[in-house]
Amino acid sequence: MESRDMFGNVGSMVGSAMFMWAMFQNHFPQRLGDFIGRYYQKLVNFFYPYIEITFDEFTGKWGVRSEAYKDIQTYLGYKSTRQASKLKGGLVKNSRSLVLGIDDHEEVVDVFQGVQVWWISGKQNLNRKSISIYPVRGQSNDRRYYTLTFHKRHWDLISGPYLNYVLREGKALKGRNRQKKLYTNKEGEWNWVAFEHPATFETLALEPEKKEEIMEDLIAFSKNEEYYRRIGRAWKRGYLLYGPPGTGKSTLIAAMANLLNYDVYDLELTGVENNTELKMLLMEISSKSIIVIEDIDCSLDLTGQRKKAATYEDSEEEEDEKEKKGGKEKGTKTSKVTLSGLLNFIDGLWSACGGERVVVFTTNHVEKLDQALIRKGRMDKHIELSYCSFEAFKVLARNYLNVESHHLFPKISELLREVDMTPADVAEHLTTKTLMKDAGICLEGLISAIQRKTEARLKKKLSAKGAKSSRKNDRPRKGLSH
Ligand SMILES: Nc1ncnc2c1ncn2[C@@H]1O[C@H](COP(=O)(O)OP(=O)(O)OP(=O)(O)O)[C@@H](O)[C@H]1O
Ligand SMILES: [Mg+2]
Repeated sequence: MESRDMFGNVGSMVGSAMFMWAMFQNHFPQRLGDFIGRYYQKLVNFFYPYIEITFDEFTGKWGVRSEAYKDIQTYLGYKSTRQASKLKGGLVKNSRSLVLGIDDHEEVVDVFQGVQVWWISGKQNLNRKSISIYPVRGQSNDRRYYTLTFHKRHWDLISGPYLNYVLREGKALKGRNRQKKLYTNKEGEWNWVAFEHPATFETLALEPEKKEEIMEDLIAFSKNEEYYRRIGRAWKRGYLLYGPPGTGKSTLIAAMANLLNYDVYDLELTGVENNTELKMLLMEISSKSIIVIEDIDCSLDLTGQRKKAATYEDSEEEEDEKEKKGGKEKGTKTSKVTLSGLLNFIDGLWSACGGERVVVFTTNHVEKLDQALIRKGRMDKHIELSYCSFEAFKVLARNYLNVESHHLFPKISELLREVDMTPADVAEHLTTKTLMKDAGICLEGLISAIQRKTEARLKKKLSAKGAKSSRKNDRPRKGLSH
């Protein structure tokens, strides 16, 4: 093994000598100072033939947490288990492994293709007293960094293949160990909780072909970094999920996150002050994530005049939905985020930082959305989630009642064709009755619920028709009013 100590001592002697030179430098003519400076560097390079690369935790003047730093941290945490004397531990939930990181000023030695390198975790107190005009978020007064040291003759190997290997391994380890997180934005920052939604594609009530198609699309996306690079597109994919309330849009997002093992960033647009804040939030989103904007039609006044026009023509169903949602559409529009800001967020230049991201919009009213927002290429896949089909019902029956077939199934199949019942409604009936433990009673309960719904609907239609015709009769006829 190589040792850097000898070089370190010689280096520091040379350093002290040159410090003296530096002290006197001001008293020498400029050209002599330059001359000495050049030879000083040569002397240091001769006695200290090592290169040091520093990776800071935060980068840029806005202090965005560096992806590279995070990957190195994970990699070193794994490597250091047997080396560093002080380790920082943290237990990842639902994972059997303890995740370790090296403590400040600890050194880890790594060997790559027979070449030795040294990593040191550093911390420097910045003693920041001044107030910055740029918001430095999530940072303490300490500057944390990792320094990689290696012999300069290995520059090509270490700066290329080795560093790529470290970042790749760090990412992979993170994927294996990590607990998925559910982020939400508040006052310009992301806060998170552990993501524990149990929905999977198996439990999702959806036609099997549709399910298959979505899963294939997601898996192809997650495995095709190279393809995206080749065609010159940012590695991201947009999904628009639309359909009535209770048809499984949010559930599908949870199933997507569980399938891909991605974090979920639930972006509340109304809580974002302006386009700049939106950009800042975007910059902090890590790769392997699903960015979700729920109810995009209600989030902001992104739909302009079209939205206002639509409110006069709300159908009977839409009125019902609004009631059900309990005023989901109220209390919005305090944000100054614009449509162009949002489009930039989805596929502007900034959106390419990080990569491996899925953007999902959900809406109950796809027809109200601005076409620019959902055009193909921006939202690559438009998926309709609709009322419960018989195929979807069978998944729910299996989930909730553990039955694959039943003599009441044909009856339910027939009824579901006649009435619009959301999977949420169906699930509700199966849930409450499950306590009785008898599938037959549950299914009969569901049948009578569907029948009640059909009758209520019929009654409502009839009374609406009656009211309309009586209004017509009451209205004074043209030409007969005098
Ligand atoms: N397709 C489905 N598969 C399985 N469960 C479903 C499905 N649709 C709805 N559910 C059940 O109904 C509940 C509500 O569904 P979910 O929140 O996903 O609907 P949504 O389409 O997002 O509704 P909204 O438009 O109101 O946000 C879920 O908790 C889930 O139990
Ligand atoms: Mg939802």
